[in-house]
Amino acid sequence: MSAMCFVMKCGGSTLAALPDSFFKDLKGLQDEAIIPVIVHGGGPAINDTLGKLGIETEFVGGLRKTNEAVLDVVEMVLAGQINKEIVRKIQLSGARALGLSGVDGKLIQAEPVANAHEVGLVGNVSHVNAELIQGVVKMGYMPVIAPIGLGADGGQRYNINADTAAGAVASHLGVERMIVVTDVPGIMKTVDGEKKVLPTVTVQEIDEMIASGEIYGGMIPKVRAAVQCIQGKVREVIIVNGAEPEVLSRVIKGAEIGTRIVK
Ligand SMILES: Nc1ncnc2c1ncn2[C@@H]1O[C@H](COP(=O)(O)OP(=O)(O)O)[C@@H](O)[C@H]1O
Ligand SMILES: CC(=O)N[C@@H](CCC(=O)OP(=O)(O)O)C(=O)O
Repeated sequence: MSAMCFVMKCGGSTLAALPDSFFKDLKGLQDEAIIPVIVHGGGPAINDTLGKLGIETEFVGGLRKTNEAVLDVVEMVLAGQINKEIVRKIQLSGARALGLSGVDGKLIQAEPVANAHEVGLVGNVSHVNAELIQGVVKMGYMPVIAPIGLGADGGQRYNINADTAAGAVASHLGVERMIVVTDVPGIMKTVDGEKKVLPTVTVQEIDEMIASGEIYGGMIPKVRAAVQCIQGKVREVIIVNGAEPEVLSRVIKGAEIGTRIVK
């Protein structure tokens, strides 16, 4: 592919707060033929809508317990509301974007997670239609992907954690870099009573921090997805705060921001 691609995961924790300058930054990158392939979450918005509809929701090990009723809401909010909101914001910045869910063109093929008996219709990614993403990029559009997967039979939908989906898209595309945009400035650790952002962490340090409880909650699927994709072609995964000015272009140009997860 002539354009240089990277995968960007954008978390639900930060989406609404992303400043206009974040989208201008995306436009600047597209102008330089550096194309973000965007995978987004939307956990808080899903919670809101489930709450309004009076549907109970619960997380087991960071994954939403998902039945067909919950899945209807997840798909509606992610592939409808959030996906289109991101596409609109990107287009308002003057850039070109195309929204897709993992269902479209069988973009994300999924299989049930190992603990499906506990979490229900939650999937892991078994295949990504990388040619479709490359085709969209060739046409000059930034793909914006909602993490709904389709079973091998093409009928069953699965709810996929957005960090997991982003890591799988990065692996299958063979990009060098994944940038995870969230609401904290990186992976933090308390050193001598002071909270500090770690500039780099290795897989071993991640394992230790999960075991000690220093990495918990929503950070766990991020680091797990990062560890999985850096086993392949992905060279580094960078966790950054979306509120930092021009964060994406600065990371791409090698600035030391956030936390880099390396082999
Ligand atoms: N060591 C850590 N450093 C920074 N944040 C952490 C750490 N461990 C857990 N977290 C939590 O992870 C959260 C980010 O995950 P999450 O809320 O799921 O974001 P997103 O919606 O972007 O996926 C942070 O707001 C923070 O509460
Ligand atoms: C299986 C599972 O938990 N899916 C997530 C998908 C959205 C997501 O991951 O959104 P964030 O990135 O904002 O957390 C969910 O239902 O909330």
